[in-house]
Amino acid sequence: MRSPEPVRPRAYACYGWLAVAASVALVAPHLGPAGQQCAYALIGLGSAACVAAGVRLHRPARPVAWLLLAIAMVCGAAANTVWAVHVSLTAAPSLSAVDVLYFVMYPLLAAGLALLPERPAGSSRWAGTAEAGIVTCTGATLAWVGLYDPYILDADPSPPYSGAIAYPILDLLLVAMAVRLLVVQRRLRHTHAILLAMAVLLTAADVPYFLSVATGGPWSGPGWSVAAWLAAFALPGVAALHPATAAHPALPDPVGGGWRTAMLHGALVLVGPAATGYSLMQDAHRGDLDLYDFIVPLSATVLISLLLVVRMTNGQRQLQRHAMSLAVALDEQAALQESLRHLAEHDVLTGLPNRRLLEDRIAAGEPHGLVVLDLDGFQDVNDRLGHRAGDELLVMIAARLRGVLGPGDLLARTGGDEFAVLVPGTDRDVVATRADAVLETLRSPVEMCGYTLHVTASAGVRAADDMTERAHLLGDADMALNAAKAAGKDRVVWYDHTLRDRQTERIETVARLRLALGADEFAVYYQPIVDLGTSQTVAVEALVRWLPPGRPPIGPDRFIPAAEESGLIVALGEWVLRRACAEAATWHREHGVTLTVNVSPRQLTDDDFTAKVRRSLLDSGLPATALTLEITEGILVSAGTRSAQALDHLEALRADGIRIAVDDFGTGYSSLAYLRDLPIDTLKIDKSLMPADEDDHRQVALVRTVVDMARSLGLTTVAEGVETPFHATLLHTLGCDRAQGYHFARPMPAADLIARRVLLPHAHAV
Ligand SMILES: Nc1nc2c(ncn2[C@@H]2O[C@H](COP(=O)(O)OP(=O)(O)OP(=O)(O)O)[C@@H](O)[C@H]2O)c(=O)[nH]1
Repeated sequence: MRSPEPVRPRAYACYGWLAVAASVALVAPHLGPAGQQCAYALIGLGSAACVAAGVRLHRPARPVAWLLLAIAMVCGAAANTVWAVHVSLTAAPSLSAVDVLYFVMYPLLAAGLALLPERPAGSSRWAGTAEAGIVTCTGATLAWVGLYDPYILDADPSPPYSGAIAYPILDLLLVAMAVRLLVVQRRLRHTHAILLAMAVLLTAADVPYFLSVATGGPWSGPGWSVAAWLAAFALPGVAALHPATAAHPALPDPVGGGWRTAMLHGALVLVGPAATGYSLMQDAHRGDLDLYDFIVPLSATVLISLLLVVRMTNGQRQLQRHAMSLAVALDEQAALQESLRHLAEHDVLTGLPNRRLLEDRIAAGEPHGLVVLDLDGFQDVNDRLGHRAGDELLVMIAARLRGVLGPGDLLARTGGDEFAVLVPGTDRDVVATRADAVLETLRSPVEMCGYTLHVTASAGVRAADDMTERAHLLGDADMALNAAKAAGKDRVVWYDHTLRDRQTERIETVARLRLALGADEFAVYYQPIVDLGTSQTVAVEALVRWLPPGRPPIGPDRFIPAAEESGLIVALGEWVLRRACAEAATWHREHGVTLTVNVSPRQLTDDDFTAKVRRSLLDSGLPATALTLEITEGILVSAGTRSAQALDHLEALRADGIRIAVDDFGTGYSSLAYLRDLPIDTLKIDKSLMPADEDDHRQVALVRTVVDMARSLGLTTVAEGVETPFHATLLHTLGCDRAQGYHFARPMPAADLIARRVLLPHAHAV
C-alpha cells in the first residue's frame, strides 16, 4: 500500500494563512464599517508580512516582484485605514486620498505581476504581450458595453464622480498582467494560479462595487465585494508562502499553442463583437444610439485583430526558431553518432581501425590474406622508458606500417602491441610481400628519449583462397604468430594445418599434465656430474620424467614447453625441487654429493619462489651450500620488472649459500653482459659446442675460449653432452672443471644411482 505523501512543513504556513484569511473574509461582510476596516488592515498587513516571510523561506527567482506585491498590500491596508477615518468624518466620500492609495496599489500589483515571470532562455522579451493586449481589449469592450456605456454615459442623471468607476479598468490591467504571466511561464504553477485568482477576485469585487455605486448603493460596497476584496488581498501572501514559489529552472520554449489556445483566441475575437451587437440592439431599442457606441467597440475589435496578427506572426517566428534549433540538434546528434561509431571501431591511440572493424571487414568482404604482427619485447620499452614512450613508439610504428600498405589494404591495431594488415585477394605472393615489407620497415632503428631502439616484430600469415573459412582467418594467423614467437621472434611464419595439429596436441598435453600432477606420474632421474680431475661424482642433476602408467615415458621436450606455456611448470618445478632435495640429502650426508635442479624463468616470476626453496631445504635437511639452481640466460633477455624480480630471488638465495649455474651456455643469446649482470657461480657449456673430434678446430677453440673466460671470471665450468673419452680428455686438458654426459652416465632413477654405486669414488674413468 502506498503511504500518503507527507505534507511538506513549508506548506503549513501557506494553508494556515489561507484559513485565517478565508475566515476573516466570511465574517467581515457581517461586521460594521469599523470592523470591516479592521479586517482590511489586518489582511492587508498580514498579506504583506506573509509575502516577506515567503521570500525569506523560498528565495524565489524574482524577489523585486514580490516586494512590489508586498508594498501594494501595505498601500491597500493604508487606503482602508484612511477610508475608515474618512467615513467617520464625512458621509459620502469623493475622489480622495483613499482613491489615490488604491490607484497606487493597482499599478504596483500590475508591476509585480509584470516582473514575476522567469523568461525561458531564448524566448522573446515581448512574449505574452499580444495575449495580454487581446485580453485587455476584449475586457475593455465588455467593460464599455456592460458598464461604462449604460451606467455612466447613458445614465440619467449621471452618477456622482467617484474613484469607484476607475477600478474595473484597473482590474483589466491586473488580469492582463496575470494572463501574460501565465503565457510567459507556460506552466500553471500554484503560485501563478493563486495570483491569477487574486486578479479575478479583485475584478469580481470591483464590478459589483461599480454597479452598486453607479446605481446609488452603499459606499462601503455590497457584502460579496467585501468578502472578495479581503480574499484577494490575502492571496499574494498565500502565493508567496506556497512551496511552488521556490526558484525553478525555466522551461524550454514550447512549440505552438495547441487547440486550446486557438479556441481561446477564437472566443476572444467573438466576445467583443457579440457584446457590441447586443449593446447596439439595446441602444437601438431605446432609441439611444450614439457615434461612440460604434467607435469604441469597433476600435477595440480592430485592435484585437491586429494583436492576433502579431500573435500569429510571433508564433510563426517561434516555430521557425524551433525548426532551426531542431535541425541543428539533429545535425549534432548525427555528428555525435558518427563520432561514437568511429570511436567504437578505431583505436584511440593510433587512430587505426580496431579488431572489431577488422573482424567486420573479414566477415563482410571478399577473400583476404592476413598478416598479424606483434612487437618483440615491447614490454621492455614500457618498463625501461615508461608507458608514454611506449605509446609514442606505437604511434610511430603505426605511421611506418601505413607507409607499406598496398591499395585496398586495411591496417588495424588489434591489441596492445599487435597490428594486422588485411590484404585483399587470394594471391600468396602479395601477402608474402606485405609481410616482409612490414617486418622490414620496423627494423630501421627508432630514436627515442635519447636511446636508439631496435624494434623487431614477429608475424603470422594466413593466406586465403576462395574456400577459406573467414571465421578462422584471424585465429589461424594468430596461431602462426605464436609459432613465430616460439621459434625465436623477428620472423614470419605461415599458417599451415600442422600448426593447428600441434596446438591441439599441446592443449591435450596440458590437460593430461594437469591430471598427471595430481596422480603422481612424475619421477626424478639423476645424471651424475663428474669432477674431471678426480673422476669422482661430485654432483647430480635432477631431471624430471613423466612416466604415465601403462604407456611409454613422455620426453621432457614434449611436455616441458606445454608446462611452461600453461604455467603448470611452477607446480611441477616445486615438486621436483622438494623430491630431489629429499633424496639428495642422504647422498650429500654420506658422499658429499651436491644437487643441481633446473629452474624455469616462469618459476622466477613467482613471488614465493625464494620461500619455497628455503622450505624445501629445511624440510629435507639438505644444506643450502649443497644446492645449485640452474637457470637459462633467457631470464635476463626480458629486462625490466620481471627480470628484476628474478634477480632479487637469485641474489637472496645466493646469500643463503645456494649456488647459481647458467645452463646451456653457447646457445641463444650468450651475451657476455649477462655473465656480468647475473649473480652466478657456474657456467654450463652447452653440448652443441662439443667438437666431433680433434680435427674440429673451430669447436675446440670455442670451448677453450669459453673455459678461459669462465675461469677468468672465477666461475666453475661444467661441460654438458660429454659422450666420448675424447671429449673428457679434451675438456680436462682445456681446464674445464666438471662434466656430465653419456660418457659417464645417463640420467637414472635414484635407486639405480645407489645400485650402480655411481656415487662412490672412482666410479668413472676420464
Ligand atoms: N605503452 C603502451 N603499452 C601497452 C599498451 N597496450 C598494451 N601495452 C603493453 O604491451 C605489452 C604487450 O605484451 P607482450 O606482447 O606480452 O610483451 P612483449 O614484451 O612484446 O612480449 P613478446 O611479444 O613475447 O616479445 C604489455 O606489457 C602491455 O602492458 C598501450 O596502449 N601502450
